[in-house]
Amino acid sequence: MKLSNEGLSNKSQWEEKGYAVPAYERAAVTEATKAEPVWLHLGAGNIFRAFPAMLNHRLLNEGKMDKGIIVGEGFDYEIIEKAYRPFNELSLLVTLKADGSVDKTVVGSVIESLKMDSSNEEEFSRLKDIFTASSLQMVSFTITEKGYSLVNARGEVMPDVQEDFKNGPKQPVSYMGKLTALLYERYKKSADPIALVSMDNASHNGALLQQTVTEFVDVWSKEGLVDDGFRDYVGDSTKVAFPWSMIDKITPRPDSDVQEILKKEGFEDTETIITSRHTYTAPFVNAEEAEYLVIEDTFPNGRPPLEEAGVIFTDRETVDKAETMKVTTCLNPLHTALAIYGCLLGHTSIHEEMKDDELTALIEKIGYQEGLPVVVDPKILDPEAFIDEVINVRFPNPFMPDTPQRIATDTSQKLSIRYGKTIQSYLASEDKDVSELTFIPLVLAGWLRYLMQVDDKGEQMELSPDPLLEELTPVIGTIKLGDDNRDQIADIVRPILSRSDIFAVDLYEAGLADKVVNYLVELIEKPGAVRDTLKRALS
Ligand SMILES: NC(=O)c1ccc[n+]([C@@H]2O[C@H](COP(=O)([O-])OP(=O)(O)OC[C@H]3O[C@@H](n4cnc5c(N)ncnc54)[C@H](O)[C@@H]3O)[C@@H](O)[C@H]2O)c1
Ligand SMILES: O=P(O)(O)OC[C@@H](O)[C@@H](O)[C@H](O)[C@H](O)CO
Repeated sequence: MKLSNEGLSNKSQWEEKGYAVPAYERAAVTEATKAEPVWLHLGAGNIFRAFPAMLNHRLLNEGKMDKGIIVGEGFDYEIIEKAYRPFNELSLLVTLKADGSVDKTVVGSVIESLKMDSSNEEEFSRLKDIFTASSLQMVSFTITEKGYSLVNARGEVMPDVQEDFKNGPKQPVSYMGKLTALLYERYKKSADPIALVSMDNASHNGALLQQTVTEFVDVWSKEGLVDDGFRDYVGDSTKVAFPWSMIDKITPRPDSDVQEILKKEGFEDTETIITSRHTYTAPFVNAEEAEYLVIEDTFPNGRPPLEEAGVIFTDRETVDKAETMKVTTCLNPLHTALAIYGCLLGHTSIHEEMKDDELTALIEKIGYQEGLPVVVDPKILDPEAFIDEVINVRFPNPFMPDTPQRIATDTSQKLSIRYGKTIQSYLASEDKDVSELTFIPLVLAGWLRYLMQVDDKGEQMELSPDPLLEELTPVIGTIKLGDDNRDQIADIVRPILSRSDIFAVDLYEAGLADKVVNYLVELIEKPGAVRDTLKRALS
């Protein structure tokens, strides 16, 4: 079974092996979409293939849509070259259910893939055509939290952004510069409305995207590099909307066990690819069954009927509460705790970690004891039921090949939303005191311990990529296992713990820094001290 238009022509061969194939005529969908594009997605990573592309696929199967998605990739062009185009943009979604059953679906909704590269005339002018189409209703994004940043780890405007600020929309090189330039094309052509929908795990993702685009527009307007009306167009929510969203579906990197199963069944395109920019991709994607997508319903040019595929459309306030519930309390903080301590304790699987008494106790304390009491109920999803499903069903799913190493990627970018929000809620609360927090400081101390690049056995440990590693590891590297001079350790970590860009608060001002330092001193005592500290803290 080959993943290509030709390979799919023999449908019965796939169906006999239990692979669901598109029920729609893909050539017709391709033609219709190219003529009148409706949905462009930027960020061709794993979650896109497993979730948004699958939603569109379902609606195509049911005859509720007749257009597919075009995907653009502006950061890692290898994904397009190696994981999309050789397979006619088809992908195989392997759904690994908690009861052990597996669904295999050939997803055909992505009908074109493009490199968002302004130096490539052919690719970029095709993107301009799509962006200027009146039919285009939404551009969605899964580009990671750091994708929205215009500054580097030191807070300096990145060189490619600086270049774009100076040169205007003609040949942009930065991600957000390219996006804003494409939006400018739409403004110049027709000023038709559009929705730009961030689907990343970032706090108030829509506002973040809006702020970043607006910064570009402001600079270009001020320098006279764009027409005056562009600023009004982007600032008018009836023209350009930035709906907020909450997205949830655990989508690990393509896994070697899944790869083997597929290979044995005769599926030929199982190669996994690690690009030079560290994206883990493949023609197939493996994900869990559970999925939640909540989107603010502001689409000034209309939108696909995604509610018919299970998406919840609501107001901004409810999205905010749902996102806060998931990203700051019921899932992602637990994930990051498992990532940090899992790496330190030598785990390579999330479901195996869920058999580790200390680690399950740790996430239960963080979730039920520290997070849940201050989280606001979004009503559309019940926080307690949600966290129960995460801890009892989703994380322990033995068929899900998720790893602490994947989740540890970019931890510095995630701590502020995953823990900082809860700390802020305690600081603002009348009936809660921040000194009640014990396990969140333990995770923050664990992160500093992780940055030492030495695991709990005392052996060298490779860290997952993170934009702050280069800056922070030399600082933390001056602390050695066995150091016991608390004052000296406190002096070393002080500049880090006071950074509200990392923790959302200055941990000294919040009154939590001493607790973090105390835990760190315990964690570095000797090999085995990470386990001992967890045992003591949780006893
Ligand atoms: N995988 C999941 O379980 C999951 C679930 C919910 C939400 N998300 C969100 O989706 C994001 C992507 O997850 P994924 O599974 O697709 O990851 P992935 O590693 O498969 O893909 C990452 C994507 O982001 C792009 N990217 C990376 N750095 C970028 C940068 N600096 N600028 C612009 N683009 C950049 C990559 O090119 C790629 O398209 C996550 O960071 C998270 O915010 C993921
Ligand atoms: O995708 P990230 O890097 O923001 O975070 C890693 C995981 O916590 C995340 O991908 C979860 O699997 C996801 O948020 C579940 O919906």
